[in-house]
Amino acid sequence: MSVSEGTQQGLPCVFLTHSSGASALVFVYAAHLASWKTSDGVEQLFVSSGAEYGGGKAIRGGVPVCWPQFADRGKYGKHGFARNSDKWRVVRTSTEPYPCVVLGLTDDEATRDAFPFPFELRYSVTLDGPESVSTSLTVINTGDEPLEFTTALHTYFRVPDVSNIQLLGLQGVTFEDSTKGGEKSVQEEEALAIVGEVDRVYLDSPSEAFILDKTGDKAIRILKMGFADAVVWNIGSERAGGLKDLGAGEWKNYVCYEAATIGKAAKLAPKGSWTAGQSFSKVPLSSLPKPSCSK
Ligand SMILES: O=P(O)(O)OC[C@H]1O[C@@H](O)[C@H](O)[C@@H](O)[C@@H]1O
Repeated sequence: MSVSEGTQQGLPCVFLTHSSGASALVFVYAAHLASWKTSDGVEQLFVSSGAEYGGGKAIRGGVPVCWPQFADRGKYGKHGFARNSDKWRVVRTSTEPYPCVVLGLTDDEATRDAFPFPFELRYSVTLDGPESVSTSLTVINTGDEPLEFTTALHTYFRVPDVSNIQLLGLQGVTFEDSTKGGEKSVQEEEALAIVGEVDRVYLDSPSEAFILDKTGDKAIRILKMGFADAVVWNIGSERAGGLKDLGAGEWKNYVCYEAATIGKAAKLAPKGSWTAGQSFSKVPLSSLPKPSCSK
């Protein structure tokens, strides 16, 4: 097990290496998990070939930390400032029992201009198995007034071709369809296929979901803990050209499944704290919940 600090794309970063050979790369900038390779050396996260690094830009791919606001649902800027802040710092690292880094962000004059509340954020990334990684976000209200926020861990999962994937675990869940002005529907399908632009906020969604690639022999199991909601997003071919930092044709190579708290903002009393996390693991198709989901 090892944890080391270095530089990638001109930015300070932390490398986590598991004894199995699994690895992860976390930029200190934006506390951005940008690579997670399982022990077979296969990259599980998508990062755009056109991604921009640093300079106040959000990195297109990996796991942006959206805080204190999801999307443009509020007055604090799209997806908040945590995802493109250069003020994050390494709080601690450890190697036992697993490689882990904890990053921190504290309010300052610039954040208080954008969001007038004192706070402390802690974000940890732990490489806790040959085929698993876990992240956790803690928000502490260090001020004397109540603090409210919405948030998402905006994971871009790498997929060979998004038209071959199915998302399991959202059947019967009410979603707001952002492609239809937030119109509410209930998902009827057991398995969601990604056809065209998909941009949905699932409210009070179950903690477990799976991304199944019909051509693969394993699925990704996503477990969210403490996040009430989930977002599913792929830009689709028609609008992909509008994302300047997305490489040509690369809309096919990702699906975002985001653990989120959006429908009801989290509310922190003075000095209160809030923690939520997510865990990803590769699992055999035989462990999927429904027979129709097996290969
Ligand atoms: O281009 P951005 O700011 O990174 O946002 C990407 C997408 O993020 C998703 O979380 C939203 O649901 C989408 O509506 C949005 O387009």
